[in-house]
Amino acid sequence: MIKIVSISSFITYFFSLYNTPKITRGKIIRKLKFWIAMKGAVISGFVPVFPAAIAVAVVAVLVHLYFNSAWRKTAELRRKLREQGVMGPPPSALFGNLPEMKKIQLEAAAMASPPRNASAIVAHDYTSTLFPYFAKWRKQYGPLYTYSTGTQQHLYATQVEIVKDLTLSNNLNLGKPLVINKRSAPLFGHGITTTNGSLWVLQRKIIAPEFFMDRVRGMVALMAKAGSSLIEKWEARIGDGSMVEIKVDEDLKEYSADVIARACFGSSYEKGKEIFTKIRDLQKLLSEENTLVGSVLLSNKIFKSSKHRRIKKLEKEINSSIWETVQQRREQCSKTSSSDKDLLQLIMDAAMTESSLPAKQSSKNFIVDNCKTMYFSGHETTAIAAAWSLMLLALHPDWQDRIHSEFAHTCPDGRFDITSISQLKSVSLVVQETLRLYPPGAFVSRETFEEVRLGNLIVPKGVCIWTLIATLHRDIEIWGEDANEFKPERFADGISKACKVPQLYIPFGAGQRLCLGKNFALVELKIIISLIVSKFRFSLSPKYCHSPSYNMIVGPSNGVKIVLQRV
Ligand code: HEM
Repeated sequence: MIKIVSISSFITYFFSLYNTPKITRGKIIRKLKFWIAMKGAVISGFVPVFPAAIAVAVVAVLVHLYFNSAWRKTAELRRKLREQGVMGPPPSALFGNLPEMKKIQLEAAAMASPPRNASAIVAHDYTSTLFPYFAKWRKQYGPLYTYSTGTQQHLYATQVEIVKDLTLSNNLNLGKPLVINKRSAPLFGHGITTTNGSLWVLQRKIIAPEFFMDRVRGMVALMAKAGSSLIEKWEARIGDGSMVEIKVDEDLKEYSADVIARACFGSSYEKGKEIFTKIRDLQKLLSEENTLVGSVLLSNKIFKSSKHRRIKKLEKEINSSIWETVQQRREQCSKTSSSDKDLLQLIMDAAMTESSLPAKQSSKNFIVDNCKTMYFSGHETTAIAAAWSLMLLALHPDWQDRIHSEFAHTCPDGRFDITSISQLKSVSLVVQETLRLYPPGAFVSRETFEEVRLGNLIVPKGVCIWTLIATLHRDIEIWGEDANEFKPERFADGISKACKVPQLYIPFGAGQRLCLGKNFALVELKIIISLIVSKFRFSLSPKYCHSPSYNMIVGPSNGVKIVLQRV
């Protein structure tokens, strides 16, 4: 018993140093040695301590070796970056800048007060409250700096030349960071968003054609149908009354889930409800783990917490539900003609025929992981973008008027096709402006798997690069003095006229990893917003509390509440 207590208390003590900002390595080793000596003395007064002492010593040596090698690696990367003029906050011995990040985040949270009036809400840059350490270091070190999370070295990059090269690069040595892939593995497995190299190339080749504009064109009718169900639901809620308060978030998620389920899996939200709900629960659990950008909770790896067990259970349940859907499809497979194959069918066919699947990935994992990825990526971001759009429109009734009259003129019978959608300019401008001010995807992130040149910088192998989308989208140098205002008309003559560097408008990411569902999402957003504005007029509820939060995606933590009335 004493043995177990000794080891766990040693580890707990070791991790308690986590909260000590800028502690030196020497100091930590001295403290640990002292701790071991003290515990040994205390325990030896009561019981024979040999087994306990040996176990503690082994753990100490392992931890020391682990951090020693990580320290050497990150120190070397820092040196290479520093030699090229890239500076950054000085790291502490074991956990790099994590203690400082944690401290800055706690201070910012204590000081945060939600903006209340319309212009303050629009002007609120969520990076200052969600990632305050980035905002602080940006002021200190400029748009390019390096920081460490102990075992991993990072590069914060919002410098024009670096981002431009990121958006243009086709280099496969610039991939999705392994640290993110590991953390989000229960949600995405080895699906397209989290793989790199040849497996990613293969997945992109299979999935991309499903989202080409030609295919999306054929999905307009089902998107409009799903949108009409939402409108009917809201009309029923108003009933005979004149107005009603609605929290839009869940309904929008059902809408986008229904669209992706029908368009890609030949199913519906109702049928896939269990999967969607569990995916959302899993997303919530994963994002509760730690929000410090780039960090891995080592303590989680050691102590398999109850949360960890819940994550594993959910992952298993989602995987088997998806596999059941696949089996059902197999049974119908022979009846499906090649011309009406949906995404699920394309993924299944590829898994059965592709000889290039890596040996370690079974065809079952290939199918399940990619379906999971598409279920999540295909509905959560779009629903959140729609919620932010409604929030901004609620503050700007003049734009509701514009969208309303344009829709009445272009689609007098209330029906859509791809031609009429392309004529709906006002709603396009509003969507673009929403994605500028409130991009749901917070970052473009990459890791260098070999040395890579970006701008004038040679980024060594093993560095994670983080580009904050919202920071680029609100840069006064790029967008002008009115960068923090809601002005959809800035996009009237295209992105290149809206800002000085069009490559820095990246709500859908950049380069070869650009969002696969971009066309799909834009059409879906235009349809649902047009339908809502054509039927209702709305303002922000006095109960709305503006508080964006980061759950892998940046969304409104308290939801968007609007007061709705018929037009
Ligand atoms: C407004 C809605 C959406 C936003 C803001 C958004 C944003 C993003 C962002 C920022 C990325 C990362 C790109 C990068 O790393 O450079 C991404 C990737 C991705 N998105 Fe979206 N997305 C949206 C909707 C969708 C939809 C509807 C789908 C599918 C139907 C989808 C599927 C994907 C996939 C598969 C990837 C990974 C691409 C790859 O790594 O090759 N997204 N998205």
